[in-house]
Amino acid sequence: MASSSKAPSSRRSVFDAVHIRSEFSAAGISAHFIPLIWKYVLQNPRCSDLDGVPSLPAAAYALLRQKFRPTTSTLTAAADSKDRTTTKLLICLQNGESVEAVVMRYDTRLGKYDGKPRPGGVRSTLCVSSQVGCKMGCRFCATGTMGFKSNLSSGEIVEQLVHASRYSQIRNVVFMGMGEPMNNYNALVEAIGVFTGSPFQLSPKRITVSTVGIIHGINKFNGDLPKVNLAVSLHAPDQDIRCQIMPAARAFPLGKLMNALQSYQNESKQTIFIEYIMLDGVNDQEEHAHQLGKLLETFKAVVNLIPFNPIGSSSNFKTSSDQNVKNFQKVLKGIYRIRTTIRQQMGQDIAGACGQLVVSLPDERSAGGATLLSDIEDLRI
Ligand SMILES: C[S@@+](CC[C@H](N)C(=O)[O-])C[C@H]1O[C@@H](n2cnc3c(N)ncnc32)[C@H](O)[C@@H]1O
Ligand code: SF4
Repeated sequence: MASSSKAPSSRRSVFDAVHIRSEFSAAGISAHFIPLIWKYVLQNPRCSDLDGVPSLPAAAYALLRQKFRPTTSTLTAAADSKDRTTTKLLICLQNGESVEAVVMRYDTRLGKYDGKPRPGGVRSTLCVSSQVGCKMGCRFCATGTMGFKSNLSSGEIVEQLVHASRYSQIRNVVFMGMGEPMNNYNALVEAIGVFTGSPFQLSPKRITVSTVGIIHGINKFNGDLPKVNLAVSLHAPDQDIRCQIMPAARAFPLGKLMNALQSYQNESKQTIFIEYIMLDGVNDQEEHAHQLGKLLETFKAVVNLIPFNPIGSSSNFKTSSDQNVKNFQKVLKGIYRIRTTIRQQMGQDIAGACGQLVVSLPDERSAGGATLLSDIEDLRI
């Protein structure tokens, strides 16, 4: 879905935490009122003003009216996968660009969610975007084909959770949508600060930031975001293959990346999540599994093998056969004793799976196709 640029309004999102705190401070209003405002918007995500927030000082209402909006982005459309495990949200930003966020529902007892309503609701994971497009240009990624358009503000990142909360109770947040979060570092840190405070109260252990391997970001990560999970899109066990499929590997060479990860782990003691996309004939042979096993020998790591999700005619990649994926996993687990999981494919039919996000929704209005928002108000789970 194409988007046109338009001039942003001067009023900012109330979820731009640094901005609202500094405005409140300058006006002599206590910052402890801010979470009350956020709670109100979370409970009234379609409110158009903040006059209904209870029990604020009069000066706060005046300031909010003048300088802030409840949300600066708008949820414009959503698409449910046929199995109803996945909902892709299309969100229009204040500058006229659009991003996508994806809600994935799991049943903690059954594993993959079976699509049926549950008393008390189903806990979900929200995959958020941090940028419109991405400048890292990974060859297998649909977002990479768009190029970089703009950074999201911290408020726009948080607003994805506000919009998604209309459809599901969000328990986990992963920064695996559009964009490279470490290339929008300040907004990332600020947004996670909001997620982990009142009223969202997400545990940092339930937040995962996925990076292509931006070394200066990894070096700061533990200091700024302790306990938040770090996932690294490694995708190849040597520098040559990495450069072929990920141009960013030239700027962030594998040796230096592994050193940065080692320092991060020594300091944080956190497990590192290694993402490895399985590309037929490119990085999926037994020898690659051995190379990867050796590379990770000194780490406490979990490897997540990711079946390649097709991104249209712009790529010649094919996903590895099930047999190759299983063999790869067998080597890592059996010989190198590395915990290795295979990522469940969710939302492929709505192009809502990893790497398929390019701001588009399927055309059909049938089950599994795009649905205008007015049609899906009853789909809340
Ligand atoms: C879209 S990226 C966003 C986060 C960050 N920029 C990164 O690369 O880790 C999230 C994950 O999706 C993976 N991915 C990208 N394109 C994919 C595709 N076509 N199929 C499966 N996974 C893909 C990325 O490699 C990464 O592990
Ligand atoms: S995989 Fe991540 S870093 Fe690479 S182009 Fe896609 S969003 Fe950007």
